[in-house]
Amino acid sequence: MRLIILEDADVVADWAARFVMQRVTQFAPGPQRRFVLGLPTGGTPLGMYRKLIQFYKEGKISFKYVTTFNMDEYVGLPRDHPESYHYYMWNEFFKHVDIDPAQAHVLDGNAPDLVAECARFERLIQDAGGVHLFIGGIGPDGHIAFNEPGSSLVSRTRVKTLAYDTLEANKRFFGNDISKVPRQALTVGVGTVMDAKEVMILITGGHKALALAKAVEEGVNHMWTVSAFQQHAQTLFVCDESATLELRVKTVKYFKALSSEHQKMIEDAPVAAQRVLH
Ligand SMILES: N[C@@H]1[C@@H](O)[C@H](O)[C@@H](COP(=O)(O)O)O[C@@H]1O
Repeated sequence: MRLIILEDADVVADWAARFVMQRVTQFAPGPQRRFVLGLPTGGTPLGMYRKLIQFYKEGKISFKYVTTFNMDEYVGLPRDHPESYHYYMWNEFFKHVDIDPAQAHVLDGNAPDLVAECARFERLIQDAGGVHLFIGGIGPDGHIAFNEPGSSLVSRTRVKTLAYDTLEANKRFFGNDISKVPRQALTVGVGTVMDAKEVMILITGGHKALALAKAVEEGVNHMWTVSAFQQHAQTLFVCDESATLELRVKTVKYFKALSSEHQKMIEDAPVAAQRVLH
């Protein structure tokens, strides 16, 4: 595991976007060789999407041969509801870049058969050859995607009933009215994300500090589902200073001492890419 500690949320956004750009461009995707990217929603990755759009406009990256799979979607929200993840992805990212909309997969929370929809999504990921880089965010209770505390750490894409903490955390998007937050969601499983070749989890803000400490310093525990990534061969946690507040000083010092190595991962792309992908 790598823990990359950066100054603030803006630097996290910039670092994450540069990392995605390096991975995609070094892979050199083409019609017969698509790069497969897993994507999150939420407030945390917004800055990364903005940077990626900027890099696209500057001609530094293309998404033409990139296939994407989103982590999750609410059940029962119309696709064009401003809080649906379809709406978010289209408005915050897809419509600004050259991605083929047919290759940008988001779970359908309005499918007549939700179980079949989840199975279809897993099959699509398999047919695409698996995910090269899965980017994730977490909730303050340490959930990844919508894998709430107590979720199986080998779970696959499925329907989940949301925890009260998640409804609380997300009500800000629904006029602060908890009764408006959908009670269920479709989500990739922890196992689905674990199957990706590489995982990058973005964590910013003091309200995520306990979750980061549980993820990094304590054992693998299904009550903090993000802790499962201790057992992934290529995980990066990218966080800001505020998110480190519950970590031991020793942990922070150790990873900060590696910061020049971490910087090379976005500057010295050919070497970094070879190390991780081969
Ligand atoms: N299902 C999503 C998660 O995938 C996301 O990581 C989390 C954090 O969101 P934010 O980045 O807004 O804190 O929110 C929701 O619960």
